[in-house]
Amino acid sequence: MATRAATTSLLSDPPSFGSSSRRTSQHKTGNAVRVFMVIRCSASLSTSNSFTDTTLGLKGKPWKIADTRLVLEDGSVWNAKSFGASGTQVGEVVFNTSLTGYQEILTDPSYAGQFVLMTNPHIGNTGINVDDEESQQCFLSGLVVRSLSMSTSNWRCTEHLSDYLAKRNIMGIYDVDTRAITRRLRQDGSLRGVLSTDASKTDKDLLEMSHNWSIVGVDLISGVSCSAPYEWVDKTGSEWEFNTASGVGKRFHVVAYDFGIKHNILRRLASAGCKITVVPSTWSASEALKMKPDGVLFSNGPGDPSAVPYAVETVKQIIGKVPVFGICMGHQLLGQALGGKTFKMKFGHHGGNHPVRDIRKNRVEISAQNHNYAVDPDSLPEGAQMTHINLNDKSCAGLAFPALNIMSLQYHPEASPGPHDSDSVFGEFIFMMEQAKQKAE
Ligand SMILES: NC(=O)CC[C@H](N)C(=O)O
Repeated sequence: MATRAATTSLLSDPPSFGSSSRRTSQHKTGNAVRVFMVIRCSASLSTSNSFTDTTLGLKGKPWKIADTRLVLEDGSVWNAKSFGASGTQVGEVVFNTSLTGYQEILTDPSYAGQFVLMTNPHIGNTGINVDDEESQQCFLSGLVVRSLSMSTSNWRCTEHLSDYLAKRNIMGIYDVDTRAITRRLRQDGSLRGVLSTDASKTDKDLLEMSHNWSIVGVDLISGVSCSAPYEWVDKTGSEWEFNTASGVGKRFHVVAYDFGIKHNILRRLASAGCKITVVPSTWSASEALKMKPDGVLFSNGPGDPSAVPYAVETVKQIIGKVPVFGICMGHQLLGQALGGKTFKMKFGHHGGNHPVRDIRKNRVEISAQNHNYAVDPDSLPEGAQMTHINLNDKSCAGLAFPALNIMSLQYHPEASPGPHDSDSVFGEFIFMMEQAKQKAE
């Protein structure tokens, strides 16, 4: 049975960051003036992009009342306020601990099928800009935030987050206790949920929708991959370049499988001197090898890695022929192609603060991560090595099979958003391609 949000467990949670006065004020007429002043004040502090849009429903009233429900599969109902698109959407709720970079997160295709809940309580203050897109589209199911900034203030900002999501038909909610939801996800694991602005649907309808939907065993890659091969040339812009991945002066041809590839992987490879051909997820191994690549990259991508056996088959046919590098989904597909198994984690890793140890160098990197599945290192055959370990839960964060020129990471060396500690791995891939080329000559 669906229950209202104010359950015993929620009441026993500590209060969210800075939320109590504002939350109380939604219910007390006496405090309404105070809310009005906070909103006005934040808009007037904006240097450039005062938020005057009406998509938040502020038109004609100084505040907005809850008009959306997030119903989780455990029966809890979270009242919230909508921004971006309206409607009804089902997905899996995951929490992301990144402090910055919501635009890169929104455009990371690996989030297809998921609601991203940002644990950082204040989102939207830098707006949206033209540079920080990680793909052409937003594929995620929706965005959940504690406090949505009414104004934007950033020199690159061209649009408010709310308008951006509305144009892309992505639902967002705010003024919901993201901390309490995160604690629930940490305790019970990832949960399916339904977000709805449709008042005609009962809580029970929405709960049923969540129960009838599944992300496990579904091929989400085919919905996000490109439809035809293309060349990628853009490098990291000179003002952002930090130059740790610079190449060895030679130009290597990399065929990059697009399972939902993030643009920054391509930018980092281009900055390291590679010529890059991006191919769709269904591109055959023989066609890829005909392109005479010096190396093949298997990209990140959404969903369950065991739901895409055709991609594992392609990986199997390529390994051992040219050096390969797998990132996140690519790493999981490589694990399976080598005969290993992947499994679903309790709530995964999503954020820019995950400590990982490079076992070979005995060096700790703070990494950007976004995954719900992992490779079971014990299932891997002889010859495979675990090269990186996640220091939070000791899960496998990287693999190598030196005899076959294979390297892979479970996390995101391209960051975007996140720290740059792992960027040198692109240089390692270049080095591997160079060694293989020298051997062949
Ligand atoms: N970023 C990714 O490639 C995600 C991989 C996979 N979809 C997972 O959730 O584990």
